[in-house]
Amino acid sequence: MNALLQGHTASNLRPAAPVGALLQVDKVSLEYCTPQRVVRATHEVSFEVDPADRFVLLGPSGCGKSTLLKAVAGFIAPRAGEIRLDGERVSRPGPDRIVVFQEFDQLPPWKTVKQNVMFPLLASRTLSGGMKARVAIARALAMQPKILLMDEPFAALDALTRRRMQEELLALWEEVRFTLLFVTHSIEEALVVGNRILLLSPHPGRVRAEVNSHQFDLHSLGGIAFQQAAQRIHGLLFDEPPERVPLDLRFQDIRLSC
Ligand SMILES: Nc1ncnc2c1ncn2[C@@H]1O[C@H](COP(=O)(O)OP(=O)(O)OP(=O)(O)O)[C@@H](O)[C@H]1O
Repeated sequence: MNALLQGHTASNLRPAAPVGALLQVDKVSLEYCTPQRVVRATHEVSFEVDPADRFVLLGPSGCGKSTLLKAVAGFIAPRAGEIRLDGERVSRPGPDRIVVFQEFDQLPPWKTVKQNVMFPLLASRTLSGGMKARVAIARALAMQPKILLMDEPFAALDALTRRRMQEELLALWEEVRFTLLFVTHSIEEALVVGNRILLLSPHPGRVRAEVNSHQFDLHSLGGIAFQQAAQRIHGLLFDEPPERVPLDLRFQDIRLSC
């Protein structure tokens, strides 16, 4: 992957000074209008992503993680609230935000329709799931986006390949220090990949808490501190009302909301 990224250094991918929040999501409510009813996917969700953050959206299925990512990408307009990237209101998709989905066989826009039809057939014979993931990440970073958006990118991979891809993503981040917004419903993956984790309540997604998790990485897996953190996050997500959550969570800092 590194060969594909030659020439892209930390300095030319990192947003320019002054350093402040790169992405601001301000009281964002997102809805889908179906013929039967209006589905509220998120309710007044707010968070900020700083340059070079590995910011994770974590929550149970249906809490609106993917919808939030699509809104940041500019595919869905907020019903209420505002999303700003580098101070500019997000109103449409743009090359400053590249999305990597779980399905890596996305259509490369520079290929003809015929080539696009053939591409997955040829690629699936020659590329493993892990290789497809590497290509997708390298292709996304080669566009030099201000923020890389990843929606459960490794969820379909087998456990070993998934671990390997997390490792490679983190190694790449060490080298390039890109800004990452990463969606997962795996607490373990959130702790490994993220330096900050936003916990969302079940449908419709509201901010439950934000934790600073930069002290954990792949080497922490299986350790007592890692397991305790995972249990506490599970409690925050599913078990306890926020006002009953003890504050001695031993995270670097934690912000709770109702
Ligand atoms: N196109 C759509 N039309 C109507 N409702 C939708 C649509 N897409 C998602 N939803 C609903 O919006 C809510 C949030 O969905 P979303 O896919 O964002 O959740 P998620 O947290 O990413 O879930 P998962 O982890 O299962 O992918 C869910 O209730 C879902 O059923």
